This record gives sequence, C-alpha cells and structure tokens, in this order.
Amino acid sequence: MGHIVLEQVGKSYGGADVLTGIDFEISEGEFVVLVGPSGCGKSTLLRMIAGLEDITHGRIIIDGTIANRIPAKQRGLAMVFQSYALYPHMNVADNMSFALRLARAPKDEINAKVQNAAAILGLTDHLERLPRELSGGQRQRVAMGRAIVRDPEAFLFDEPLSNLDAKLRVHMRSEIKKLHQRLGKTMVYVTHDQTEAMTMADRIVVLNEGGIAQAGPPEDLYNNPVSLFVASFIGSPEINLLEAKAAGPAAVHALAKDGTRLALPHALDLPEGTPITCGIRPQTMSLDPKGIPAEVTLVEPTGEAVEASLRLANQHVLAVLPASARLAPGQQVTIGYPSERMFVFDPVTGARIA
Ligand SMILES: Nc1ncnc2c1ncn2[C@@H]1O[C@H](COP(=O)(O)OP(=O)(O)OP(=O)(O)O)[C@@H](O)[C@H]1O
Repeated sequence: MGHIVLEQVGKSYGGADVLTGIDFEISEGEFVVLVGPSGCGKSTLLRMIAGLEDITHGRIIIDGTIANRIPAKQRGLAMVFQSYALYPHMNVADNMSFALRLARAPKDEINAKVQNAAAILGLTDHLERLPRELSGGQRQRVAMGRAIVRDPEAFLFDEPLSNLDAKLRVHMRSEIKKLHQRLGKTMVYVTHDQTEAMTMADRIVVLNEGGIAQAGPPEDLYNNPVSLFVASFIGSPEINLLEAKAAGPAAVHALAKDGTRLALPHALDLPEGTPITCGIRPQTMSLDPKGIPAEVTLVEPTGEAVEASLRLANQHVLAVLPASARLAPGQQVTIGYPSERMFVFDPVTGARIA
C-alpha cells in the first residue's frame, strides 16, 4: 500500500493557477522527491496529497480510492513538517504518542510503538525530555517518530531538514534514507535542495512554473536532462552554458562567440548561424593537451579536487579538476570534454536539441 496517483491535478488561488495538469504515479515503497525553485508549488502539491489543501482540478487516488474528498486524518498518510510542530509542554514520549492517545489506542500498544520508534531513531534515552531540552536534529527525529508510530501507508516530508545546520543536514539525510530502507514505506519528500534530491530519491520530480519539467531517476535527470532548466537545476556545481552558433547540418562542431570550435555530440539539423546553447558539466571537463585554450582565473580547492574558474572561448566556465594539477590564477591551460557528454539547447525555448 502507499500507491498514489495524481491525475491532471491543478490548484488555483483566487483564479491564479499555481499548478496545472500534474500527472504522476508514485509506486508502493518508492522514495519520490519533489524539487524546484521557490514558489513552484512543491509544498502545495504535497499538501494536496496530504489533504491539507483542496484540489482545484483533477484527482488524487490513494490505494485505489479517489481521495479528493477524504479528510487528511483518514488518508493513512503522515506528514513531517519543516517546523517539527512539536507540543512544547509535552515530553518526547507524549509528543510521539499524541495521535494514538487521541485515537484511544490501548496503552500497551502505544508504549510498544513509542519504544519501537524511539529505538529506530536513537531516542530511547530522551523519552522524558521536553522539546526545548533537545537539539535540532533530535527534535526532527521526534517529528519523524510521531509519524512512525502511526504506521502510515506513506510518509510526506515538507522540507524537514531546512532548519538544521549543513553537517547535521547531511547526517539526517542518510538517517531518513535508512529509515526508508528499513520501513519500505512510500515517501514523498519536498525540498528546494537539488543535492538532497539527488542523494535521497528513487525518482525526482522537477517542478517549474506550475508543471512537471521532468521526472525520473536522479542519474537520468543528470545525464539526460530534457531542458536547459533541468540541466541547470540538477547538478552541483551548476552546468556551464556556452553561447554558440550552429556551423551547418554536416558539422559535428559549433562555433562559440569568439569562433572557438566546440565539439558536438552529433551533427545538428540546423541552418548555419542558428544560435544554440551548449551545456557542459564541470565534472566532465579535464586538462587535455589537445583541448581548448583557457586561462585560469580562480582556484577553489575542495580537498580531492579543485573548482577552477576559467576564461574559455571568451566566456566564464567552471571545471572540476584534480587537486594534483596544482593550478594557479593566470595560468594558461587546455581543456577537453567528452563530446557525447555535451548537451545542446535551443536558447529561446530552453528545449534540448536532439
Ligand atoms: N494560501 C495561498 N493563497 C494564495 N497563494 C498561495 C497560497 N499558498 C501558496 N500560494 C502561492 O502558490 C505558489 C506555490 O507555493 P508553494 O508554497 O507551494 O511553493 P513552494 O514550491 O513550496 O515554495 P518554497 O520552496 O518557497 O516553499 C506561490 O506562488 C505561493 O505564493
């Protein structure tokens, strides 16, 4: 259970469309991450699944039942919020058991479920503490514990890690992933952080301007983006975009603004001179004696690698290169990339040119 289908789902506020025509199916046990820029409608979509927001158009079907009119409490889903939403005057055990007590579940059952969730989350020694006596990460765990004890068909997470510092965020990311592996339950997770999406998701749904820009496994979105938007949104550091022009239908190269030849993955069926945008990921660039001349402008070591800012074809690009290269600003280098890893886009529509 935990099979969720969205059919032509839309949402308007006072006549303004926030989401339109969302078609998507979430399989039982899948970890789906909804990602996109601020205001694209991620939280709204999650809240519609949860039943906390009316659905203006379309249908949401949960485990074979149309859920549009089913109240949140009866959907068998548990939501974990960014704010944790813990009761400040209740200790950890009472916070976790609140929904079960409200539903008048037997005491023994409640105790067993709280103990089980506390053991999973490493909270066994903190059950008597109040939320203010916990760290941010522990509070986040209590919020997850409260969801676990309800034994939901699916977990819905709304930016659950945003209030934590960077190190703890990375730690909790793997905790949530482990929780998913352990429970095997459907999880739908909202974030604006593409790294969170890449590391946690079975499947990522990239939302933009009220619609699905692309949906698929993380590696598909990274290696095969359908648009400039997705290519730029997924991947860190961000993909390099070089302005260029097509060199005619037979050419397997394009010409950058300054005339530099850029090897293409394939010939383009475009008239000579048609403007294109070439996308090259920083990680695919390398030092190559036969490559394109470039000048190093800035070197930022990250440990094993350096992020080198370069002036290449009279444009700014970033390359992730081995730290052993010992680069310095002002140095002249030559940069190569595997042509099959370059993406070509229409600069006007942003669509990928196949
Ligand atoms: N109750 C409301 N009334 C009117 N407009 C709303 C309401 N709630 C959300 N919106 C609008 O809907 C759009 C989507 O909001 P939503 O919170 O879903 O975005 P989001 O992608 O989760 O953004 P963020 O990452 O900033 O949280 C925004 O433009 C927002 O202003």
